[in-house]
Amino acid sequence: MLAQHAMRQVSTYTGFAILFAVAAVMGGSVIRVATLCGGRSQASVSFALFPHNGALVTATRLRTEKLRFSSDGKPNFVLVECGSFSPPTTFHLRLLEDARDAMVERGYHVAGGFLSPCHEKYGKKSLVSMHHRVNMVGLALQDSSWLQVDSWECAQTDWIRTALVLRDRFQREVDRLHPGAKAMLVCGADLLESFTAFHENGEPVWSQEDQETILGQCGAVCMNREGTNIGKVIAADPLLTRHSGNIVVFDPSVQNNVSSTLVRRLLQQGKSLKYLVHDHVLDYICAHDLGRFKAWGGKDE
Ligand SMILES: Nc1ncnc2c1ncn2[C@@H]1O[C@H](COP(=O)(O)OP(=O)(O)OP(=O)(O)O)[C@@H](O)[C@H]1O
Ligand SMILES: NC(=O)c1ccc[n+]([C@@H]2O[C@H](COP(=O)(O)O)[C@@H](O)[C@H]2O)c1
Repeated sequence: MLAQHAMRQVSTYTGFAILFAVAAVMGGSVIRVATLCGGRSQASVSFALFPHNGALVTATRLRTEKLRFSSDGKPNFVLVECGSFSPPTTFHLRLLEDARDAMVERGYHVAGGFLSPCHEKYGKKSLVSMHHRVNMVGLALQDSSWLQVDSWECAQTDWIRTALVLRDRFQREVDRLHPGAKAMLVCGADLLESFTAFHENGEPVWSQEDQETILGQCGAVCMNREGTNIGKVIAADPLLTRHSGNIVVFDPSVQNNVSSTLVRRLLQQGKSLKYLVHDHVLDYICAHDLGRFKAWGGKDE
């Protein structure tokens, strides 16, 4: 009885699948469907956890298994998001998905993307140990067909300025893999706005030379963010204006203000983090009890 029922179910589903395929071809929507589902079609790539910070020094080569360069004449780009990722939120991932769509819309090919957690010597109070941040990003990206974590920054002995991360890590590796392709910075408007900011001691947050490297040699793809009028910021700054041709500004596909700060606060309040971070990240946070660390508002060093 059950077997017969199951057979009927299977043939009903098969019938639906055939009908759907025929309708899709007739409507010319097969390509659209394939594009929309492109992010889910690849089997997950396993990520080996780093047991401690010391283990990060072994990770030196750029992982290439998800990179797909195009040879059809479109300019190739590899997107790089530099950040604290303490922890990585779903919005850090959305930022890259939207950035890729913005690039594709403008006729470019995106060969792949990387999230590069910064070194703990960057000094931001909210940074948990590097292996935890690299592990969380790696776990969150296992089911992405095109995004990977890169642990090079964390494998250095000190914090590395973003311009050098782009030039000496990503552009150098990309040159080796596919000459002519470019590494491009992905960021929120607040980060691009900070190009024009100064520390309390009067030092610029970003040197002119670094801004030239990032915008002149690589370029930036930047998401508008509430609280920053990035068009105005670019227009008011001669260096940004000069390189505006290398800055792609786009609107978020969904209004969203999820930040790592919010996630850390909710964790301390004992509230739910579900859907703000990837499920694997949530499991990792719980398994390692990351809320106990001072960096995240707890008591442990
Ligand atoms: N809601 C958002 N809209 C646009 N960009 C964002 C958003 N959240 C993060 N970003 C961008 O993500 C990148 C990585 O930032 P970072 O990890 O330092 O994120 P954060 O969530 O703002 O961290 P924190 O809350 O700890 O300060 C930056 O370029 C930042 O501008
Ligand atoms: N001069 C620089 O290269 C510079 C300055 C500020 C932030 N950053 C980078 O920007 C990213 C985000 O930093 P914040 O979380 O402080 O905005 C980090 O990866 C950090 O290393 C680089």
